[in-house]
Amino acid sequence: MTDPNNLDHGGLPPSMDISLWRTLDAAANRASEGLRVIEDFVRYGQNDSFLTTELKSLRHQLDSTLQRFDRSQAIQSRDTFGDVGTTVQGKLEQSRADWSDLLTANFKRLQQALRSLEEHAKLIDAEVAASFERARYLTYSLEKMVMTTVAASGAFPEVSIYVLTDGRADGPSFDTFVAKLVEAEVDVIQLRDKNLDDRTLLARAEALRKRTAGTATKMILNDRTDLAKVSGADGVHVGQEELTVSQARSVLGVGKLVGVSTHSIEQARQAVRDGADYIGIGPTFPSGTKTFDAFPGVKLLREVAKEITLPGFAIGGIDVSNVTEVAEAGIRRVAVSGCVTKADDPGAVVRELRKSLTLDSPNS
Ligand SMILES: Cc1ncc(COP(=O)(O)OP(=O)(O)O)c(N)n1
Ligand SMILES: Cc1nc(C(=O)O)sc1CCOP(=O)(O)O
Ligand SMILES: [Mg+2]
Repeated sequence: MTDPNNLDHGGLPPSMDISLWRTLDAAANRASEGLRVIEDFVRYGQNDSFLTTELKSLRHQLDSTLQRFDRSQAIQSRDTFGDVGTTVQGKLEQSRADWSDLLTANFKRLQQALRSLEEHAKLIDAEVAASFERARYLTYSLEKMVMTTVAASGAFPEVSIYVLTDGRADGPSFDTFVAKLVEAEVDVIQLRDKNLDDRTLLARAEALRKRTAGTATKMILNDRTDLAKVSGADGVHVGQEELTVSQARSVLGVGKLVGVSTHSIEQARQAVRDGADYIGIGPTFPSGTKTFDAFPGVKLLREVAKEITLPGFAIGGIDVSNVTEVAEAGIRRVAVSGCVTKADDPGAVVRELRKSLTLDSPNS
């Protein structure tokens, strides 16, 4: 399609030329406008530089495909006043119930426009049509990333305390301990026990479900998507070598949370692409709960804080003595184990952590 005046239109009558250009022009405008609305929301509304970059790269791909049309030909064919569609407008187009409605409407606009570009381009150039098709598929992934990120940001408070606990010495002491955490309004409790047999672990999970049901505290199971499903947990946490986000989600069903451990900025970006609901970021400091060879530390926290708005929980050796360093790196959600599970007064530690994360930090 290098010479727009000499196109093979598949034997279209000449009168079709102008209508084809009008269609392509209108669809190209619709696609670009829909994409801009989404990009503006993510950029200015969410301050999410990673998603902004992903959307920008789709815009560039779209622009380079559109450049293969002669825009002057398209503009010449434009007849806004003669467009019968400009006066046919549904009432619903003038109002949006919320951000989700706004984003959905603009993703749909973008996808429909790309489909129209693709189908009409097939009359002219199969390669260009295929490029529009690729762009449309990209929008499906972007829609998932954007919608999940924005919804997840609302699912976890801006300052959040997430506690990982094992099954404790026995059922009653586990129950007493988690009751204290719920009373202290911990945001998330993760059951993480690598030693209990399945039935005992399930019994602890069921006890945790009872304690957290009807409260603001979410219940997550570590590693065990199967037991998360059976116990009715709010979600599961998976590591880099475990089930993928989509595999865990296909077991748990929709409406459940899937969190992923990340140890580098690329893993954090991938978790967003995969549609995770939150990420663990660490290890931040040496931990008494788990041993590590390498520590991405506060440097990784800073990197994530700078570009990703999907909720991220700093993890690894965090306690009241160093939590301010986490806040200073721009992260106000922490996942802790030892400093709470070994404390005489777990509620007091939770309150201290929350206080430090709530105070204004100089670099955030
Ligand atoms: C919130 C949170 N972040 C990270 C982890 C670690 O998960 P993983 O890397 O799979 O290691 P194990 O916990 O399974 O040893 C976590 N559990 N929770
Ligand atoms: C289980 C786990 N995963 C980590 C990671 O970085 O992925 S750090 C960690 C241990 C968290 O316990 P504590 O607060 O006692 O150090
Ligand atoms: Mg794991």
